[in-house]
Amino acid sequence: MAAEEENPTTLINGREVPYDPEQMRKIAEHPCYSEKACHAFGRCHLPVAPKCNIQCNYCVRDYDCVNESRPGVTSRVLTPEEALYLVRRVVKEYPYVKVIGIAGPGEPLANKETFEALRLVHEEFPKLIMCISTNGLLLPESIEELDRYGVGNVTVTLNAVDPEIGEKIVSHVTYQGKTYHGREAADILLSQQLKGIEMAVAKKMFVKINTVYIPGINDDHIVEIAKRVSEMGAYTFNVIPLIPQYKFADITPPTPKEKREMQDACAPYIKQMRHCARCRSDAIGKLGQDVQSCLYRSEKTEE
Ligand SMILES: C[S@@+](CC[C@H](N)C(=O)[O-])C[C@H]1O[C@@H](n2cnc3c(N)ncnc32)[C@H](O)[C@@H]1O
Ligand code: SF4
Repeated sequence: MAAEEENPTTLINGREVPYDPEQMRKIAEHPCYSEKACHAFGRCHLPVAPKCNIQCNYCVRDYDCVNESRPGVTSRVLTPEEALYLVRRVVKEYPYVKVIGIAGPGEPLANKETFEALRLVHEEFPKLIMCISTNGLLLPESIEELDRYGVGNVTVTLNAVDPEIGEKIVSHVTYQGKTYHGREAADILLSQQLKGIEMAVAKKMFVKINTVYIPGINDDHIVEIAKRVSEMGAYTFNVIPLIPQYKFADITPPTPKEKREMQDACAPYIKQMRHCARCRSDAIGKLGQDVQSCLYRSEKTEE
């Protein structure tokens, strides 16, 4: 009994792990990782990462749109120093914000500004939960640095675990100075993503998988993705209905019922995130109650 109290454990996705209150906070206070947390706590995205190293056939990035709410959109791109000033304001004015995330508008790991922003914020606010959202291409080579800056929550967009399907979703990948197309591009991306997920789990990071539900392209394959990442130790799975644009502009997106059915089919394998708001890259506040327009409108992201 005494031994049990000295070494408490908890269940994460069916696995018994040592109970660590700091680790648990990364789920309990993160609005994307806990549905309960999304009513009480908020997140602040820092739009410091405009470039991307791949091209997904559904992605359009606009930097100047105040009215549109979808991934890849931001009012402006911030420098790492501006991002730090913004965090100072946010924690003072909106103390329920506990999470700082970098989710674009492009690929966080393809922009050195991401690492500088993470460093500056983590040094000044070591208690804030740090998170990133990535396509995974550079995750293996970035893991050590992310760990150094306290990043404990990593979202990887994984739309296929079969390169034959992957090559229909990504048109090119630029890796180590060379651009690849077709199957070769899909192969490199997938192998890096799987390696990166494995390394993040080994570092005890909480891994969320974003899978864009693209009817006619990967819909028959999504349960297989859920199974695979569950076996690898990912924490939660987020089925994102396609927003039809760019090369996939003519695809009819899944209905809310189809999305629910897909989540139900994946649920036996991995915890489902069912409350995703498909946030902008500059979103601030609680999910669905964003306050970024107040902060960006007042132009006081600089001191
Ligand atoms: C804009 S990305 C930024 C982070 C990173 N580049 C990535 O792809 O993970 C954030 C998320 O939005 C998703 N997304 C982008 N365009 C989308 C679209 N048209 N429909 C659905 N999800 C989309 C991406 O797949 C990704 O999971
Ligand atoms: S990786 Fe992210 S930012 Fe890059 S093209 Fe795909 S969705 Fe857009």
